[in-house]
This record gives sequence, C-alpha cells and structure tokens, in this order.
Amino acid sequence: MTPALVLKDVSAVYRNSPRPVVDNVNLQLKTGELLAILGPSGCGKTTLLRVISGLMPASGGTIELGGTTVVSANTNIPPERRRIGLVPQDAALFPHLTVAQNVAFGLGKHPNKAARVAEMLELVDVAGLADRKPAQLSGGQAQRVALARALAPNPALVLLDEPFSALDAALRTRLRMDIVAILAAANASAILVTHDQDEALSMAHRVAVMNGGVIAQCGTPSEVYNAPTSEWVARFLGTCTVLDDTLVVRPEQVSLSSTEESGNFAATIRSIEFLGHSTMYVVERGDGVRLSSRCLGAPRWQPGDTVSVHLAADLHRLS
Ligand SMILES: Nc1ncnc2c1ncn2[C@@H]1O[C@H](COP(=O)(O)OP(=O)(O)OP(=O)(O)O)[C@@H](O)[C@H]1O
Repeated sequence: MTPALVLKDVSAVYRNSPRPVVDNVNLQLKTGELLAILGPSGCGKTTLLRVISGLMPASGGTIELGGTTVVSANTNIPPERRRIGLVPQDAALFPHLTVAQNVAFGLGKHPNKAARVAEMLELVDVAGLADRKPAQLSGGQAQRVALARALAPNPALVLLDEPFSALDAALRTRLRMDIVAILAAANASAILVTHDQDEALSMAHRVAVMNGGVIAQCGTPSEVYNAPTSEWVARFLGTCTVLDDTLVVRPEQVSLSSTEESGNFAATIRSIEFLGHSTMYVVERGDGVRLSSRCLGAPRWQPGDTVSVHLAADLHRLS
C-alpha cells in the first residue's frame, strides 16, 4: 500500500541560521498511522511541519504525499494543493464565523456541505454547539472544532502542532484519548508535534525523537522508551540513570525493601517525593551512584534510612 507520507533527506534552513534547522530527515507514515514528532524546544519540529505543509520551502530532499511528489529539486506544490489539514496550538478558529461555518470553511463546493459539517461535528462530539461563535467555546471544545475543520475536506494528512499546549493538565489528558479515537474513526494519517513525552508515548503508533534538527530515533513508544539507541534519547524520554555508561535504569526498574535479599545491594535514601499514586525515592549506593526508584503508594522510608535495592533483570544496554 502507498505510504501516506514519505520524507527523503529533507532539510530546511532559515536565511540567517548558520546550519540547517531540519537536517536530512527521513520518515515514512502509513495510512491511518499517528506519528509523534517529539523533541525539546527549538529542535526543529515546527519547522519540519511548515516544510511538510508547504509554508516553508525545503532546502533539500523530497516529500511524497499519498504517492504524489509535492517537494523535490524541481517541484514545490503550494500548500493549498497538498490536501493537508492543520490543527494549530490555539485552534485559530475564525472568530466571526460560527462553529458550523468554521468547519464548512474548507469544503468549497462540496456537494453535501451541510451533511459533511454535521457528520464532522458529530465525530468530534460538539454537535450541540454548531451555532456558537468561537468566543463561546471552552479551550477543549475549540480544539475539537479545529480538528473537525481540519478533517472535513478528507485530507491526505493531518498535522497537529502542540494541540494541547493551551489546555490545563486534566483536560489535556482527557482530550488525548478522544483525539486518538477521532483520528482512528476518520482513518486519518496524522503527525502530532509535541515536546511532552507522556503525550507522544500515550497517543502515537510511532514516535520520532528529534534533537538538533535530526531524528535521533524512530520507533514504537515501547521501543523508544525501553530500548533507546542513545543516552540522550534515554534521558529525554524520562528519568533514568545510566550505569557504567551502558545500562539504562528507569525508576520503575528499581525496587526497594527493608530486608536484605541475595543479588540486592544496600543504599541510603537521599530524597523522597510523594506523587499521590506513587513515591519517587533517590537512593545512593556505597560508591556514590544515585538511582531513582518509583514505588506505589505513600512513603515507607525516611531520608537517611538504609534499604535493600533490587534492579530488574531486563535492563536495556546501550550499544
Ligand atoms: N523565522 C525564523 N528565522 C530564523 N530562525 C528561526 C525562525 N524560526 C525558528 N527559527 C530557529 O529554528 C530553530 C527551530 O525552531 P522550531 O520552531 O522549528 O523549533 P521547535 O522544535 O518547534 O520549538 P518549540 O517546541 O519551542 O516550538 C530554533 O533554533 C529557532 O530559533
């Protein structure tokens, strides 16, 4: 089956930047797949989206959308002809149009405009808000409408640029699974740009971890989290200690007990952070190496206590 999107050696450079901000990026997206591009601020995520959508020219490489070349050395299809739906950070709905009119906006001379709008509003669960203006919507509702507007023309690709960044933490978590379900129901191929590890790991089929303009690693959420290919990726995806420069130890792989057991080693509790569902401890081995340990429930020890530490058997080794 033809991939929804193929990027081959795509680079991008700003006029005043000394080196490419997107540097030889290679990625493929299957139809119906949700790929997260995850990376720290300034790594080039938004620039990559701008190049894919055609808002910025590539300085090199090729881009194919649904088997059609939209960018190459002698091709640069304009944004409006790429069939890409964009969901920006702040919804960016047209303030003077109603919800229904916003969703209808990109439909042009669609034969069943009203029915398509109704179908999209139903899909994102805002059917009762069709006649409201954007100012009368909550942040979460506005993002749903922005997604409906992006999906309405049946785009080849949906780009979501930090779509939850303006929302509070509780709403953000709730909306994540809704958006995944909506994209799946529409069989949409989508790229989600985020700097939030939890968001990328929980929502995407695959995660491309980006750093300094390059894709440091691309894989399933479990591959990038459990089998990082570099110390940088390991650390970016969550708390860890790297033992002997090679062994990646995550807090959930470190268990503590009060009784000595064979294979365990002794350590001293240095700090405690109660997180409600779990407690994060920092423990220090005799040689001064510190490890984080996540244990379910409330704190059982105090700073200064000696505990017996057990490491999981399946620690990942960096090659
Ligand atoms: N118009 C511009 N001119 C010159 N440099 C720019 C321009 N826009 C962005 N940059 C630089 O390009 C780099 C990548 O920026 P980009 O916005 O793509 O990163 P990002 O990963 O999306 O960051 P964030 O998560 O903070 O939005 C940064 O170093 C930024 O300063």
